[in-house]
Amino acid sequence: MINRDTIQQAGCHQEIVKLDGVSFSFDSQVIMSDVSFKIMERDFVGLIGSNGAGKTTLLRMIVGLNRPQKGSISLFGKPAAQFKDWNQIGYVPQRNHFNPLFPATVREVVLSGLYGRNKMFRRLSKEDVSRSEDALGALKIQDLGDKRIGALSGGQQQRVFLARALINNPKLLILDEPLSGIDVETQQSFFHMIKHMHQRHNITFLMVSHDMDMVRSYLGQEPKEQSGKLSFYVRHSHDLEDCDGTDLLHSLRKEG
Ligand SMILES: Nc1ncnc2c1ncn2[C@@H]1O[C@H](COP(=O)(O)OP(=O)(O)OP(=O)(O)O)[C@@H](O)[C@H]1O
Repeated sequence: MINRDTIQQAGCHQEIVKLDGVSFSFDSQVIMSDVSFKIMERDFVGLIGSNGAGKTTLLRMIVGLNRPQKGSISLFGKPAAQFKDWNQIGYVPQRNHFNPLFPATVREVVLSGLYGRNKMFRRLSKEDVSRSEDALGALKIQDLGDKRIGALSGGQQQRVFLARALINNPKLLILDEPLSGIDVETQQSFFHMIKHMHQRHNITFLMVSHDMDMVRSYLGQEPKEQSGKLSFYVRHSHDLEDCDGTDLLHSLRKEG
């Protein structure tokens, strides 16, 4: 097992997320207290905890949707409040069933990942279109591009949301229970795909899951850290010498 201090010294492994003494409550309900944790570049972190333990709340804090009442969060070495480069982070929230009448097509949902926080409407460039085709190809859903998102199965919708999160070629992917509610075979191929992205494409992962067998099979039997009801299982991907970046969408597609 590679020592994390050695990883940091290697230079190409920056700190992607740092939680320092984070506490959060909803009204008088304390959800978490004094949580500290670091995610290094190319870690795969499995976040485990019982229902209501605060996993989703923690992810929402990292992507700026909730603010910690105490402590601090930094992203890519910057305090979260000053962090602007949201394209570096792909976030797939917990699965929600789409109304079959929801009017967007799969391609439109994937493209909406490009709009960023402030640019809801803008003209699509040729490059935008080509990135969306790459993202659809990487998730093997090109043939679904013109379908309504609401008409897809749960597993297909999960692929669409992952394609949407990948379109900006993020360094960090945050997935909230991506495997829940989909059939075992699709779960396995989905998990296989994200492991591949971790091992071969330098992506850092933070994933909430209730599937202990899958988590342990990849991340080991014991959590690296525990804080309150939250457990963090961690695996680092790689050999130290390889610090090159890749264009994930292109290379995933090429590998087919
Ligand atoms: N907007 C909100 N207002 C008040 N309480 C909330 C809100 N969102 C979540 N909570 C409460 O915070 C606690 C943690 O919720 P959270 O969704 O983070 O848990 P979780 O670990 O993701 O659970 P699960 O495994 O069930 O998805 C729960 O008790 C929940 O009821």
